Amino acid sequence: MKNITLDTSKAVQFLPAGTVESYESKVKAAQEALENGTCEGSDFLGWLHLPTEISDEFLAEVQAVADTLRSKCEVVVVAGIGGSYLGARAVIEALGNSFAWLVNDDRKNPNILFAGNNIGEDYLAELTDYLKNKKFGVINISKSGTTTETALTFRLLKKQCEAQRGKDEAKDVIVAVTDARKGAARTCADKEGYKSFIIPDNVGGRFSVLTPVGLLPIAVAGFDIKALVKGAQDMEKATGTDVPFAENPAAQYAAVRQGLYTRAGKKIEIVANFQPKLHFIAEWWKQLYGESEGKDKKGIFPAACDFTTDLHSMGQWIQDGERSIFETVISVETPERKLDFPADEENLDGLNFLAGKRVDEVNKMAELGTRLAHVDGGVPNIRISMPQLNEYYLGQLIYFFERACGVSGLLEEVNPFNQPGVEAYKKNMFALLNKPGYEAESKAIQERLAQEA
Ligand SMILES: O=P(O)(O)OC[C@H]1O[C@H](O)[C@H](O)[C@@H](O)[C@@H]1O
Repeated sequence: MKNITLDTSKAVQFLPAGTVESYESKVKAAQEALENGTCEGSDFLGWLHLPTEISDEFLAEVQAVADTLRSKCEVVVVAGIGGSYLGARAVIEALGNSFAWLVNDDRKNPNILFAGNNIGEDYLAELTDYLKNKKFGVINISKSGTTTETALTFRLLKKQCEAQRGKDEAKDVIVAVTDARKGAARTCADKEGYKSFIIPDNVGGRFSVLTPVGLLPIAVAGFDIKALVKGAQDMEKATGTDVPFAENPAAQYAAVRQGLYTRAGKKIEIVANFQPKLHFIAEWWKQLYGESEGKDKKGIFPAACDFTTDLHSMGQWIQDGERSIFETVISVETPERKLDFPADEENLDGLNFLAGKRVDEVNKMAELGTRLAHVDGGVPNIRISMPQLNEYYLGQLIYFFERACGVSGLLEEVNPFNQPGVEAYKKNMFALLNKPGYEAESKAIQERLAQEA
């Protein structure tokens, strides 16, 4: 079995000689701190050996619940936000048919929809319209069990599901994934008798895709969670503390990006793909790195582009704008499908030079051409190559990014496992909405608004 590979040669050339090597001892210390639980945020290291701790029995339990939802639902709505949403969506969109909602009329797999990740009234109204007369189920995912976006959506969906299917049948198609004890989602699941899965205390939301948070929706969508976990297990071994620095892809990625940040002034990392199906992998990655590293007034800003699409909108900036960026390109070696470009006698479009080539050959030349151009333009380039877009390699990719994130955050000397900054908007929103318990904040914010008016 091949592995995903990392090529940092076109990034290292932008660094003073010896920069990457100079991180070796710090990376070793970071890896050991993760391993021994001696770093900051050590209460949240459950992800570190999660892949190898997942048993076949546990996967069978997740699969059984997924099979129930698959047999009883034509649509399953996954309600969740942030870490309770992005991992599942990333894998499902990477593996699914790009037109799933249009072509899925064989009912082999339920359509998976995502909600609870925004407060758009039109979005929710349109969703509830679409679900009318549909046999739908809900996976309600929230670690805290109190996140407003998800809770608000779940209340709407629960009521609709009960109204359409009756309370008894609704019980069989509503599943909760939440904390073992705390939060409204737990209280509701226990009271209503829903099947539920626990998000371990020591696994933070953005590191939770390999818990039922990600595994259950992915299995419901019809994808192979065993292969996903196997990929993660193999990458857990390939990035372990015992793997030498030069051979450890997570250690290398962490060192190179920290080198670019501190030694070359590259403040923004753009994760780019050449496959639109990878769009949500980058969204998941943005949360992983953004929440882990963006604190204490430090951190690489995680951005994302879909190529070649965004080469026609962001390409100018990347090629020629402020030289504060580097790129990490996720490349898929072989597509799952084959589409040859046809010859045309009249050649009115002038494209006969492409006749007989696979579409992917064109894409690969676009990728190579972009790499050369961007490197020439002063953009360091890291390349992650996946042999194929399947469960196994996505499992590898997920764990690779998680491990590198833990190491990179410790190199940056922050606590990579908290996210205190996220509370600020919530506090203001609750104060503005007069949430019980926020009386003092409500008063203060009203006074402030009056003064600013
Ligand atoms: O799973 P939940 O508790 O609903 O949290 C969902 C998300 O929202 C929070 O505000 C955090 O910043 C994220 O780290 C988290 O993944």
